Amino acid sequence: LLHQHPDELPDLSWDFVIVGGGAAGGVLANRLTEVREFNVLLLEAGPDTGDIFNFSMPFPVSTLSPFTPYDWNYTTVPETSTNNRVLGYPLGHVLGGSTSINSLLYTRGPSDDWNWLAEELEDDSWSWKNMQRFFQKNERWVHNDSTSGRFDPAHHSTSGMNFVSLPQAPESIDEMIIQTSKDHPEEYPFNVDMNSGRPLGLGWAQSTMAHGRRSTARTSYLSNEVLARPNLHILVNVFVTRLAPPSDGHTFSQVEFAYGPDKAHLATLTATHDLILSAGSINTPRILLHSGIGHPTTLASVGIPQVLPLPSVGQNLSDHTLVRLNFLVNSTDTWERFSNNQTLEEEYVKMWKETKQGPLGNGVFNHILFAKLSEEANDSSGEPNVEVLFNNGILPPWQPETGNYLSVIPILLTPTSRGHVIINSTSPLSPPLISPSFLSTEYDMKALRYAIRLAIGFVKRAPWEGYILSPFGFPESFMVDDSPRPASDSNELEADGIMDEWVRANAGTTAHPAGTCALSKLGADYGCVDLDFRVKGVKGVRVVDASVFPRIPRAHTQAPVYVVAEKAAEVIKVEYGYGRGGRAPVVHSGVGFGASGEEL
Ligand SMILES: Cc1cc2nc3c(=O)[nH]c(=O)nc-3n(C[C@H](O)[C@H](O)[C@H](O)COP(=O)(O)OP(=O)(O)OC[C@H]3O[C@@H](n4cnc5c(N)ncnc54)[C@H](O)[C@@H]3O)c2cc1C
Repeated sequence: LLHQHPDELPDLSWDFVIVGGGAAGGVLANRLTEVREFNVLLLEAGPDTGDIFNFSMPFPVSTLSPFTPYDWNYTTVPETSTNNRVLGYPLGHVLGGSTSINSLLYTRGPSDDWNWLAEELEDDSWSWKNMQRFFQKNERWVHNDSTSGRFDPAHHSTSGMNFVSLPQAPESIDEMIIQTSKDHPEEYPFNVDMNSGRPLGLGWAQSTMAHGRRSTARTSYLSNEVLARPNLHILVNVFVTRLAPPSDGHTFSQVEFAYGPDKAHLATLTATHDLILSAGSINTPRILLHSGIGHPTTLASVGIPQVLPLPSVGQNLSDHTLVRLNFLVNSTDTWERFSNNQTLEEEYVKMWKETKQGPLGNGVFNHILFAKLSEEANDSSGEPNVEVLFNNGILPPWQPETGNYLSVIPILLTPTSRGHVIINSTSPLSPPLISPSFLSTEYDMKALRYAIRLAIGFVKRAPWEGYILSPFGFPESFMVDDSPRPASDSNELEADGIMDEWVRANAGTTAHPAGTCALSKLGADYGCVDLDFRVKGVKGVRVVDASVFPRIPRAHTQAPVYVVAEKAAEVIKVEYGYGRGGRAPVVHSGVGFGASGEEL
């Protein structure tokens, strides 16, 4: 049941209070309320936008953030590694969280990442093989044509919660992309299914959408059908400020939140079982720090009484950094044909409303190229270091008023830079200080440089001849010097220097923050939560969201977060006697949409 105001709540005490209704919070709210005996309250800072059409139309991702009411509107602190620029740092501020505003790509990461995690945590339940059942619970694959050669049905589940599908509409650049792979199979091998655990190569993108609509935590785990459960209550537009100080010094049971105009009113609620923080990699540490859980020096410098010294809170911030390489192209068949033509755009909106088809019923990526740094290319472990994405135009509203464009996006997947999130005020309403420290190591710079040259080399191949007219917004010299390699002689160092300067002036975020409240095994010298997702050293609080990854997955992060939350839900249910091996009175169907595929 969805509430807009705290006065509407039937109770002040709940079995579970979940903070944040995004990817992780959505899964937990759903799975825990499958047990009729559990009463669950989900607190979400943003609004519910279930009925606003932009939130179900896949294409207009770039109109949902940054700097909208559905974004936290955070910015980073200026950092020398990115030329002291203040970068926008989008994060969903809406029921569904970042899944409601994201770019839909569905990537599970290489099997090695999960196997590494299992080793690091000394717990085999995290291995690729053992995580498969959670991927199955999450994914609802909808493409039926297994002869298309664009995916391998062996790797997909049709019974999970989030629709996942291949591109819904062709783009004029598709053929050139595929032909480049066909012409150069050694450099860009075609990968029929990049979600097999072996993502290396070029393949058709899989996205959380189907039937011309986005599939988000709001439309799946928190569908209207799920919202009707009597044991699930969701309160939107409330900002959780902190966990109330525990009376015995270490057992947390109350959460404080602000609401109303200017968030001027404060209230508290109780969780008798667990308070679960699923506020995401930036806001979860923000709440913990304001609750006195964090690095003693940070807490002391701000003047927040320490409840628990936990130095890793907010540290180890990891994210994938990217740049956009835009090219002016010799075509009129790019997104600019409608993004710069209001009449045609309106026609496409109408088409989408009536049929859910057309260019607006598709996401913004039809292909992904995953690649390794060349000196490691002989390693056949299937682990990419970099990624390249392709847009058939400059994402609206940033397109110039004239011209047609191609946008190629190199991304660094294995950053060694680590940043942090801290606070600098006793007021929980003050925004946190976000330091992603992008490109602050030599390796990161080298790897992104490699990805840029890989991307430019790709679009200089024969299929693109006559298509690319000129670089738009980056130096012409990048076009000459396009052989991906690590720096070795002085000529290259000069070219590298020019590229690095441009990169530092242009790099931004993929909005994949992770790692700020990491899982770690017993006795580890880092980390915040134990393998049951409990904050180490206190009782009553768990963390389940993107912050728990000790190392950022080589993937767009929504699928990894969904499955981690599926795993956490199971851990919690089992602990309270339900699910695997315990009682099994699971009363509500997990599925939140009808057979027609209609959501909301
Ligand atoms: C613009 C953008 C594009 C992206 N593109 C992709 C993509 O294409 N593919 C992909 O796999 N991933 C993508 N991601 C990342 C992916 O969506 C996230 O990794 C994932 O949603 C993280 O899940 P989470 O549960 O940790 O946090 P979120 O989904 O962000 O959920 C956190 C929730 O907590 C709420 N909250 C936070 N603080 C408070 C508070 N104090 N009180 C109450 N509520 C609070 C927030 O409003 C939010 O609803 C993208 C993200 C963004 C922002």
